[in-house]
Amino acid sequence: MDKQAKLLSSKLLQKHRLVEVVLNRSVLAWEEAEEGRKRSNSGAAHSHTVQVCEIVAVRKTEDEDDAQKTRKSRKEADQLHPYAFTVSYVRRTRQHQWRCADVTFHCPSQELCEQWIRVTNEQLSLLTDRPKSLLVYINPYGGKRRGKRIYEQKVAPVFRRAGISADVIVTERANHARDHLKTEANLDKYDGVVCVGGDGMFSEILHGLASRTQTDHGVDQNQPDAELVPCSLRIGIIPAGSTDCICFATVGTNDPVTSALHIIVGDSQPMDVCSVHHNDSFLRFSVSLLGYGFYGDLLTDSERKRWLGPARYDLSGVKTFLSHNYYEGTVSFLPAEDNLGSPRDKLQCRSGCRICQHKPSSNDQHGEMSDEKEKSAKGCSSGWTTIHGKFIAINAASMSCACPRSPKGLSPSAHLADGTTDLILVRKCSRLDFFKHLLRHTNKDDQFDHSFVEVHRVRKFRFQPRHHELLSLEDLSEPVQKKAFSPICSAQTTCSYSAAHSSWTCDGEILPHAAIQVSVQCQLIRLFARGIEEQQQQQFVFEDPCTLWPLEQSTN
Ligand SMILES: Nc1ncnc2c1ncn2[C@@H]1O[C@H](COP(=O)(O)OP(=O)(O)OP(=O)(O)O)[C@@H](O)[C@H]1O
Repeated sequence: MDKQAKLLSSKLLQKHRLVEVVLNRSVLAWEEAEEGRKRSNSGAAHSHTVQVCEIVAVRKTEDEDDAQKTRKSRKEADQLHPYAFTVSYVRRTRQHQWRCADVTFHCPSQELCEQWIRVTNEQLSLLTDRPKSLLVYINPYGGKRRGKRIYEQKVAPVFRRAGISADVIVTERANHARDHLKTEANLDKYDGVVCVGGDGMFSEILHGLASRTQTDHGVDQNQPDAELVPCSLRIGIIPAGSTDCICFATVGTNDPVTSALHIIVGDSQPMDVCSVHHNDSFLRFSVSLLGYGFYGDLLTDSERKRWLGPARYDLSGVKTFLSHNYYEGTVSFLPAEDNLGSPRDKLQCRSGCRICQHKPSSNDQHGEMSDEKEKSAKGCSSGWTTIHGKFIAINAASMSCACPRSPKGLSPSAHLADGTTDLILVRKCSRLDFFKHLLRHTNKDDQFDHSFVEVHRVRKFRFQPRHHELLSLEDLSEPVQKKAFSPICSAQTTCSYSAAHSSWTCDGEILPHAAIQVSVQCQLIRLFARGIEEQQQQQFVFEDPCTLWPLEQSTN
């Protein structure tokens, strides 16, 4: 068992086989004992390993627990191994899904059984990242309205098994969770906040927690240049919405039990958050997609068709595509020149991502910021790039935004926590060219390899629509009426020209202003997740590493 000292090693009965069970600081392993193999003529030994950090719980096995399951072996167990303990652990199944599996070991004496439970629990208590107390918000109306049932039937039992206590709030209105977190919740009591719902519900939790953290630290989030304080509590997402993109991007699957297990083992996935401002007022946070033009129009139109259900996205997509609007304006951005990756390097952000670990130190960031302030005070904007143009779409992807419709996502190499967002500019082009570009989101071709598309990895950006540049400051402060945004051409107009402006979609919400400033807040939050695991990591537990065996002489 690698080079670590054994904490315990015993010959125990598992089902009807005698197995050698070993525990060290990092692994619990068992393999059919040699005499058992001879007896059953089973040939090669099957060994199993479970990482200690992926053990959910260990408990004394009550008689009725496994009496039926192992009826065959009961006689032998009763006679020689009457005491038993059960270890619940994470088992990886298909497509990044985790399940809570049980293995029961029968011991010859009560002392040995209690020793195994005690020593294993001691090891679990050393895992200080694991939450003990959680605040859970359930949106009973998210998705197919199954949030409450999903939590009660699939999540609460696993939390109970792991000894986690949870205070549950079923929301009574939109923004209930956000407002409660912002002002009322006694956050000192908890090790994390869990949301049961979709992306809209996650956004509520993000806004509540991030705003509360700034208030508690005296930071004014209305200041576009303010360096926001990272939230200390992690957020868990139990997917129960119709769109669960954030969960999918950080776990690799939308499965409530998998998410619950990531919470139990105390995973931590840092995540960048974009703060979006209009002049000196804070508008919203974004973690996935900020889209102007095509996606803004699509979302605005689909909001009017909510009654259609998910089909509204297809219909609005076709309508927006046929409208083929473009918008004039100025984009300025601060490139992330010191970043290790680039949007076209084909390096995907995965669990333990090297690029996300190489975040600039806060000193560097601060230096960059004060430098910038100094320069802007002198009237120069060194480091910033400015582009005037006519755009069909302006997108900022802070994660790949992969989903079943677009398996690669809008920016396949975007990173969850590298302090940047990928700014994608799609300039005015023919309808056919734009169609070719959209098509590339669904196949293997590089969607940025078009003369009318450019992509930049940036730390900040601003957008000023041309239309607004002509208005007075007074007009700018007026929230624009939604109607005025309507980009869809009427039957009489030609669709090749759009005089007005579009609107921004910010993680699915429509922003009230077109002129915005965006700043990436590096690793502002952490989720109970670990990013999408590579295939090798997935297989680790399935493959029984030979290095663990042969066992040395057992001590019991
Ligand atoms: N009790 C409630 N009543 C009505 N709305 C609520 C309630 N609780 C939360 N909400 C709001 O419901 C919205 C949608 O919720 P959620 O994201 O959980 O589900 P969804 O089905 O994925 O939603 P959508 O796909 O429409 O964004 C959220 O924006 C949230 O603010």
